[in-house]
This record gives sequence, structure tokens and C-alpha cells, in this order.
Amino acid sequence: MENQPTKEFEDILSQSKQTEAVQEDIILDEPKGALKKFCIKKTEYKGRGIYALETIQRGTSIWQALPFSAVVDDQNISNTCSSCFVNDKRMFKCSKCSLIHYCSKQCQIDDWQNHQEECKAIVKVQRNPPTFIRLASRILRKRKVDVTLSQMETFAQLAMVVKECVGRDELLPAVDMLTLFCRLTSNGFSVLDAEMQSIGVGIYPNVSLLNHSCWPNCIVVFEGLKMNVRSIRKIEIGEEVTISYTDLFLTGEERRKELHERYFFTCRCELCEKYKSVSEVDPRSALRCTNTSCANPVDQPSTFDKDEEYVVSCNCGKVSTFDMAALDDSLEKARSLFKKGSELSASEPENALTYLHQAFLIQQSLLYFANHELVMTHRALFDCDSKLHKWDEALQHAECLERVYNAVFPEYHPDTALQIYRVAKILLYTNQLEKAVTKLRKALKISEVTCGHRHKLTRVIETSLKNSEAEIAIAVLDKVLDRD
Ligand SMILES: C[S@@+](CC[C@H](N)C(=O)[O-])C[C@H]1O[C@@H](n2cnc3c(N)ncnc32)[C@H](O)[C@@H]1O
Repeated sequence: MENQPTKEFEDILSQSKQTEAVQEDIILDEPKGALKKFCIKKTEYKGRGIYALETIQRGTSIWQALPFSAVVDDQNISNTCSSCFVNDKRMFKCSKCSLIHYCSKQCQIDDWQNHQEECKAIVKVQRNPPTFIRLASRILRKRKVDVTLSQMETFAQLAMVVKECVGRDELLPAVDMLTLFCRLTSNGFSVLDAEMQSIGVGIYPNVSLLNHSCWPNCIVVFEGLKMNVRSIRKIEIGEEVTISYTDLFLTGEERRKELHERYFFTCRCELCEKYKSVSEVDPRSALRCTNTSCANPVDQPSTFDKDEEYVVSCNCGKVSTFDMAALDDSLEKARSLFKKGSELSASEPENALTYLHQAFLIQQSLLYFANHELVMTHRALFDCDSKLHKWDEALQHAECLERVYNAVFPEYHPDTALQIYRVAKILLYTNQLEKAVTKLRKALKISEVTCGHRHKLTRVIETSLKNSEAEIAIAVLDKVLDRD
């Protein structure tokens, strides 16, 4: 069942008013648009959230929704259709504002109601309003916004731009504008394409009742603008349904910082609690044990006191001693090399490789393989090597990244499927067909669970698998015929 966006947004707001005084867990309602397996409860710490009323098996599409409002982001505005969000077709631009692009005349007609006033505003102000302003403007034009929040932030500058772009009639009183900005910042969803890259931002009012966990039981994928919430593991009766608001590669500290800055809460999820315990080391921020035959992570010091030595023991029994000043200097040097390399990667990939490789050598000698800084360097090296068609090197980094996904991501995650597919593609480029087929099968299994059969990623992997299997069959046949 799909959402009726405008009505739902109103419902949510009126619901939030009715439930403000509730302190204890209570069952409020079934979330609209979802299959009837959930209820909304309110807890003191997280506010409202969605809870399962039935056991949900892994790979279930539990919720599909269309946005109340959505816009393509600035980086993708000329390669993504502002109406249906496809990004693999030829686009043409609106002849009046020259900013908004469409894939077909029909899409332009469908979006006209949303774009008409926006178009006039863009022509009038003679500059391209950024993503966030375009989204706020579209919502304001729908004129259905009500408010209850009291988060005080300085959005005055943004409000001025909105005023220019929207026109006085559509503006809300200052406090309501402020509330709208706060709501957009914490309730907006990044709309992702088939490669899990963000191409826009949308407001999906009821789905934004889903709370965050760094170890979520659901993920969000998109088919165009349609959002699909899918379970990535079994959800028990009474369990809260969660998604991640942040990148699961990030260290606990980085995740908590982002969640605090953007969503104003301190995460106390399973994963965050796990790594508070002294016996558990977070692989995302860990150092390498100095015992070269040991594969365990060891804790990084929380602060670097340069006059001290850092002594840390590993589960293998080895006690590693690090000179804090030297460790800090080396990691800083690697960071600056990484920064230089990343800046050059688009324009001068060959030069970028030199810097990135130096950063990699330093980090590899000190950091655990799943450490976030090392992961970033692998990613950057993979991109440059792929750009330069250095497939053997690219394959090494892609395989390292696959190992990291296996170590730090939930077993079923669309990003893991995508990473395994990347490995498979390079194996195909380098004629390693059998190995590629093994990877494609693995990627397909994960993609079917996390994205569903109809999702573009699943279909692309499936096609590649079928073609590769056919190639192997033909090669076998050729061999047999040759022998005859
Ligand atoms: C998109 S809303 C989710 C629904 C929200 N709980 C409500 O009552 O409307 C995001 C907000 O929910 C709360 N929240 C989400 N996940 C949380 C978590 N793991 N711990 C504490 N608060 C959380 C935070 O206040 C956050 O800004």
C-alpha cells in the first residue's frame, strides 16, 4: 500500500501533538502505509518508534512509501530527472530556468505543479538555489506545514534565501520556519540510486518514525522515488524496527558526533554499548597488533600524550608498546597525504596514486585492516586504479574492502552486495570468469534479500551472472568440440 503524502504529513503532526504528554510505553497506532505488523510506541529516551507485532523474516519488504516532497541534489541536478529520479537516461532541461532536468515530456508535465512557482523564483533570483532551499520551498508551497518544535538554531541566513526564492505569501512565521528547517534536517532521507549513491533528498513523513541503530534490522532502498524499507535479519515480536541514519564504516566516535550534530541525540544502540566495554575493541578505530602473525585489533589510545608510551595488550598475549609522539606523527602524515591524493584524484589520478599509496603504506603498518582511515584510503586507491584501468591493483583494494564489509557490516547489506559486485566486475575485466561467477552468486543472494528482485542492482547482477554462466558454458562446449 502506498502513502497519501499530504494527508499523512498532517496525521503525523496531529499525532505528535496528541502524544506529547505520554511518558510510558503505549501502543498508539499502526503506522500508515506499512503492512499491518507494527505499532507505534513512545519511549522517554527515543520518542516515538515502530515496533513489530509479528515475527518478520529476513528479506521482507515491510514498508513502501512515496515522498511528501523530494528534490534532486545539486551535484546530480543535470543528470537526474527531477520528476521520477531516473539517472540513466538522456536528460533535457527546463527551457525557462535551465536548472531542473527531466527524462521525458511526461515527467516534465507531471512535475509542473511542483516546479511552476519554483521556476519563476529561479528566473527571478538569477541563481541556483541549493538543494535544501529547493526542498524547503517546495514544502512551503504545499502550505500544509504546522509546527510544534522549539529547537532554537540560527537559520536566519537560510530564511533570507528562502524568502527570495519562495515569495512573501508562502512564508511562515519565523518560529515556524525555524521548525521546518529543524524537521528537514532531522527527517529528510537521502534518495539513493541503484549504486547506493545519494542523488537527492526527500521527506517521507511516516517512515521518519523509524529510529536509528548502528546495528539496524532494516535498510532503506529506492526504486526511483519510491522508498522501500526491508528487513535484513529476523525481527522478533516486540522488537523495535530500526534503520541506520549514518555510515556504518565510521568509528563509534564519528557516528555519535554525526548523530548528535544532525539529530541531537546520543546513540546507545547495541553496537555503541558493545564497544564501551573494555574487553571489546572497535575494529573501525583499532590499531594493528605488533605481533605480525596475529590478526587481532588492539585499541587506539583515546588521547595522544606525546611524552608517554602507549602500552596495550592483545588477546594473542602480545603486549605492544607504541611511542605516542611517533604514532601521532605518522597518522597525521598519512592523513595529509590522503588529503592531497583525494584532492587530485578527479583531475590527476596518476599523481593522486603516488600520495595515496604513501598514505596507504603508513596506515597499513599501523592500523587494523577494518580501521576507517585505512578503508577510506582503499576506496580512494580503488577509484584511481579503476579510472586508470589498473585492474590488478584495483582488484586488490576491492577485495580488501570486501573483507572489511564482511567484518563490520551486518551480514546482509546492499553496500556489501555492491562491493562484491565491484570485485566480480574486475574479475570479469581480467577474464577470471569462474571466480567472477562465485562472487556474482554471492552478491545476488545478498541483493535479493536487501533490495528485492525488482531492484535495478539485483537485475544488473542477475544479468551479469547469466551472461558469465553462459560464457563458461560456451567455453566448456568449445573445449569438448576441440577435443572431438
Ligand atoms: C527521524 S526521527 C525518528 C522518530 C522520533 N523518535 C519521533 O518521535 O518522531 C529522529 C529523532 O528520533 C530520536 N532518535 C532516533 N533514534 C534514536 C536513538 N537510537 N536514540 C535516541 N534517540 C533517537 C532523535 O530525537 C532523533 O532526532
